[in-house]
Amino acid sequence: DEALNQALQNPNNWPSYGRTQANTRFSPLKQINDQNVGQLKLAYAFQLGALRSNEATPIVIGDTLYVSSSSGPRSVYALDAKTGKIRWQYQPVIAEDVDPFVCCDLDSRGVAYADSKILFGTLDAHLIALDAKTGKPVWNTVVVDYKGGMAITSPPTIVKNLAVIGYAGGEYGARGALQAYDLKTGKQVWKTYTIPGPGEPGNDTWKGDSWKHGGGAAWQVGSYDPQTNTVFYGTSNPGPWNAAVRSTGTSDYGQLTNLYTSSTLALDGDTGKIKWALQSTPAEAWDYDGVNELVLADITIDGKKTPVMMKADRDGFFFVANRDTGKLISAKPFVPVNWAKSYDIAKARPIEDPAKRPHMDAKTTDICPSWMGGKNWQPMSFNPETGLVYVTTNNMCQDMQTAEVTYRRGSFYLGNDFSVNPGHGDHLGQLLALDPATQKPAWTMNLPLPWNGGTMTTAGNLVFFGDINGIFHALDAKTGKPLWQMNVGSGMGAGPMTFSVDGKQYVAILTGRAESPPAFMGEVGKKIMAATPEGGTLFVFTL
Ligand SMILES: O=C(O)c1cc(C(=O)O)c2c(n1)C(=O)C(=O)c1cc(C(=O)O)[nH]c1-2
Ligand SMILES: [Ca+2]
Repeated sequence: DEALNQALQNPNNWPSYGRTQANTRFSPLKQINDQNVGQLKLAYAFQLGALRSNEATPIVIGDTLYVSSSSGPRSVYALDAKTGKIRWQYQPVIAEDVDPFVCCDLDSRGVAYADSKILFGTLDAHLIALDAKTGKPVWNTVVVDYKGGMAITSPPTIVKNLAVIGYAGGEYGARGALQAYDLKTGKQVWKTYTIPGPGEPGNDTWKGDSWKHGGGAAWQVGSYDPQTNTVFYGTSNPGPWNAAVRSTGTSDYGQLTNLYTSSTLALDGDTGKIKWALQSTPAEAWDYDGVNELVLADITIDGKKTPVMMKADRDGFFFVANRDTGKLISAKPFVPVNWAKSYDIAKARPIEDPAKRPHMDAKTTDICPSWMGGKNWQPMSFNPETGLVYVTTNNMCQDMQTAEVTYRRGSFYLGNDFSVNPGHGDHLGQLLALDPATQKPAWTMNLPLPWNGGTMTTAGNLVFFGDINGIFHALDAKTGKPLWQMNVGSGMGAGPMTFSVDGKQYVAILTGRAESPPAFMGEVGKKIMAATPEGGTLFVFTL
């Protein structure tokens, strides 16, 4: 898209969730840097009018900041990026009964910009386009029927003249899909199911009719490589969690791997045709969604510049693959992992520990990581100047026992009793700086709780992130030395961002700690809830 391409060329902008659609969350700005970040002061605060987990990364084009809030009115705002003054506000009419059809809170990870429009999805699974100048709706399209347990929680990916969007539903036995809509009209151009139907290659990786409710929901943000016109999306856990319904229910799952759940998909931007797929967790049985954002970069591996796709997966492995071919380059645990002993790179398959696969006869204990994932949706960043990725990780484990389950439209489809426990070692959360070329940590910072916010990194040799205890941090990107922090009063999950207007650089973050996921995190979840009050504020800092 012309408008988005233009916005991307200006380093002062942050025009997309991950700044660019490569999702590196790297900004070339360096007015704020490792020498002066200690002088960062509040420029303004803006109340989003919605508490709970605000997960959006604001976007900035020119001197306008666009942001969406979670829950309640769940508005979209256009603000003067320098002052926070409202330019327009849009309040979508959302079905009042969405609550039971969303698995993990009333989330919005933000909005997208293209074709002079602001685009976003709603919990009742509409895709809406607003005029970026006025906030007036241009089109409003139903993507899927939310009453099947399908919601939209992430912004679309812009591919030429199309907006590509997936939807949630992995916990409701939805059949995942990606759909592309014309930016001008909102009309559907292509649709690709993440789970092949009868007669399509891969359908035989499902037991009987189980593919119909097989999950594989693409609920997170996608990435786009304009060079090869490829869209990248991760897919969720299969449905139901009880793998025996759709696979063999043992680690000897043979052919029954349940394609393409807990996978990375590379699709042709014009047609939606799947170019290649990599399944992180075959016949997944632990709620290891494979949806985490796919960071695209060209990095030097064994002396060769390589076009890669990087993913810090829920299953605890950090994946590096050639994004042009889908060939797996490396996969190493970035948190304590025991469901698999290691990863076979040539076969692109884990070497599973059969003792850690849940089943019906008895409880399987101390499976690491937990469903929270080595990392969940909270986005990581990659700095091409340090060559490091910055990931907030969870060191948690779980017990699981599977149970009978029948599909009921719009209801949870799990078949698994589980409990979550603290992991082993001296910390539950961590900020990890990892060299993706060698898979070796450069430095780490231990955190008292898991479920901390996403990261952002800059050419000023800085990493920013907000923790679940309500502290917003700036660190030296090379060494991890803490350089600045601010108590913002509520825990954070969202990733920070940065932009520049009239020669002045700003850093922004949304507060609003997690609300409903901690209910499934045992005693640690209670600590997360008790650590800070609910919040919902956009904080913007400058020198
Ligand atoms: O399978 C799915 O469709 C799906 C959707 C979502 C979502 O849309 O937010 C989450 C999850 N799964 C999930 O497993 C999960 O841990 C999770 C955490 C969050 C959150 O926003 O904090 N969402 C989701
Ligand atoms: Ca899920």
